[in-house]
Amino acid sequence: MSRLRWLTAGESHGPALVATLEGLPAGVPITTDMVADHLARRRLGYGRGARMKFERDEVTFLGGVRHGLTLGSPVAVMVGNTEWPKWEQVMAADPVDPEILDGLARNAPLTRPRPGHADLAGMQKYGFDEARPILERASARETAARVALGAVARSYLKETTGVEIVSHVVELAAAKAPRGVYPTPADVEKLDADPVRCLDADASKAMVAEIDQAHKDGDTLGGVVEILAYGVPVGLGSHVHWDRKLDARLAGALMGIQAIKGVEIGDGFELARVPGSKAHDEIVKTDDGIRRTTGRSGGTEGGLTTGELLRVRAAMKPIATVPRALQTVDVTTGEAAQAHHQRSDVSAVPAAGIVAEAMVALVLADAVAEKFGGDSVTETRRNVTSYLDNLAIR
Ligand SMILES: Cc1cc2nc3c(=O)[nH]c(=O)nc-3n(C[C@H](O)[C@H](O)[C@H](O)COP(=O)(O)O)c2cc1C
Ligand SMILES: C=C(O[C@@H]1CC(C(=O)O)=C[C@@H](OP(=O)(O)O)[C@H]1O)C(=O)O
Repeated sequence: MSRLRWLTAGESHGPALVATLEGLPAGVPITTDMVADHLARRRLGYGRGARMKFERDEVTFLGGVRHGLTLGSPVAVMVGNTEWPKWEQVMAADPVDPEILDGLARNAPLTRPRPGHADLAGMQKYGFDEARPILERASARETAARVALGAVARSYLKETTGVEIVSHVVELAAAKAPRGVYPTPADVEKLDADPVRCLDADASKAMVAEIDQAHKDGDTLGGVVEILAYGVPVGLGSHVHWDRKLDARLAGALMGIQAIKGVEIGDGFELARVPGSKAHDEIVKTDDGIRRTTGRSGGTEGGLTTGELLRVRAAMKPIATVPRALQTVDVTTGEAAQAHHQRSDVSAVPAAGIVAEAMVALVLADAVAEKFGGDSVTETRRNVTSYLDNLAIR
């Protein structure tokens, strides 16, 4: 069963996000620069809002790392919100003089819950009369903490198994990249340089045009990202129980990202539309050992990895804070009103891809730690090599 545990804490406009990751062995290389690189990738993408331009992510390790290597103890990382000084009074942990708060227009109670956000159901459930206490935690700012932990998980995967993870945007509203073209780890720089993280030049242009049009229309957009994991060994996860199945674990982790509404493993929903003779990956003997002729299953069968390319897709709904504000109810008066809108992304699909990479890295790292154990990276690597060298069927 799971060997890693991870948690995040922190509000969108609080002083910082913090995250812990427990269960990794000693000796995983990790530096603040490595984390900062992935956080910088998460901030990229055409269509993101003003906050991405003026805020920085400040990374500090608070525990579990020394001289660039994990110690085997829980890793604790803090991502500072440089927006904090502007929000210090509004978000103070201790009570603040009401006169100071009254002077802050920003603290006007958010009583017009935004459709598509956790605002209304959260207020009802937690007993708040305004949305701030809900939206602060529901906000996708929290994904910075996941990406920070994902950076640690990726380094662990690379050191122990050689697994590398890439994502790209395959759909943005109506614009689509051709199916069946998969970027590799060698393409990451090119992907990061593209405004929408799509290597197909025509599709990328069409996606940018969609965002420009939505921006003009006061609207927002969603899309689909595809995540590819190269070098995944056969046998991660298990067929024996629902919560050990790797496909289920991937789907849960991806669905847990803000605004993700659908997950496909391999050809996913497409497989429901074709006969069995065209839905599965036939098994053949090659010079390279026993292989699959196609990758329709996305690299898992029966909840186990097959050793082929792991491929998952996640669908993101359009950003919920729509500039052309949606209809709602002011909960103080009960009157019809327009939902709150200050600033917001038009589309954050490329960023969601980076968050999805982090979630896939965490799930795979957990499955590797579970299968191969080890208290040092050297020990884990030895276990991986011994397993692969001794596979009876290959
Ligand atoms: C990277 C990323 C950035 C996001 N940026 C925004 C944003 O600027 N405005 C917004 O309304 N929603 C944004 N969202 C989506 C909301 O946080 C999310 O839809 C909301 O919390 C409701 O959760 P649910 O869609 O999972 O039900 C973003 C999501 C992600 C993954
Ligand atoms: C801060 C981030 O994303 C935020 C996610 C978000 C939301 O509602 O999810 C709303 C926006 O924040 P604000 O309401 O402060 O403008 C985004 O900028 C980030 O990704 O680092």
